[in-house]
Amino acid sequence: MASKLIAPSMLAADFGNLQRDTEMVNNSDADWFHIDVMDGHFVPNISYGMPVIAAIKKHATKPLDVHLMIEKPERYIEEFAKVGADIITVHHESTVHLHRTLTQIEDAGCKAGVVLNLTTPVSVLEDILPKCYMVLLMSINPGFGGQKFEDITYNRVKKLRKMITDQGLNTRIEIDGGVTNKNIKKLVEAGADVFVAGSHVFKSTNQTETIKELKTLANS
Ligand SMILES: O=C(CO)[C@H](O)[C@H](O)COP(=O)(O)O
Repeated sequence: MASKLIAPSMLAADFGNLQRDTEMVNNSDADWFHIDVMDGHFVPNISYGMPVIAAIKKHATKPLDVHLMIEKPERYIEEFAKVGADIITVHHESTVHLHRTLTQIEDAGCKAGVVLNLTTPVSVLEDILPKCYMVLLMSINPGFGGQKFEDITYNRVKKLRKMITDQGLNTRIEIDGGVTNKNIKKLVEAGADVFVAGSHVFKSTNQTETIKELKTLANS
């Protein structure tokens, strides 16, 4: 299988030192920037939007993985692509015509993925899987960083990996919420291959070393 990727969540970065934290990720073993967009409707929190993403993009040397936690994301796909998104993921629960929204993301020049909330059955993805570059499984209730990882995620990853394999695909599975050096290996064993880590990275004393440890654990 392809190498396992680490995507530090910029939600946990120091917004007063965004360029510094962006350069830390550039100079680390991380693979992508994970960018959480929250609208205060789909999730009970507001994070940031296009101007902040553009500011990160100005300094980033790695792809931007933009996770839209917003209602009706189809209203803004082209704008997120314009400010530098490379991958855009939308929640199954937030858009009525999912196939159309993924096509819109592809047409905007980005890789398209679907996100499932913590207890949305993975079976809802059966028919859309061939169109997904990636599926993001939430391992917390979305909206806030620093929450505890929910153990039901392991079984969800296994079920989804089986669906992907049964369809002859190699879709990536990304995990978001409470990822640490304690659970990353078990998630890899279950079949996940992209790991978002916010608090675990940015609250650590040596962020570069923390990313390196996650990358090594995921790929060992
Ligand atoms: O999508 C998110 C919140 O909805 C964040 O990406 C997620 O919480 C990561 O943060 P942490 O690693 O601190 O749990």
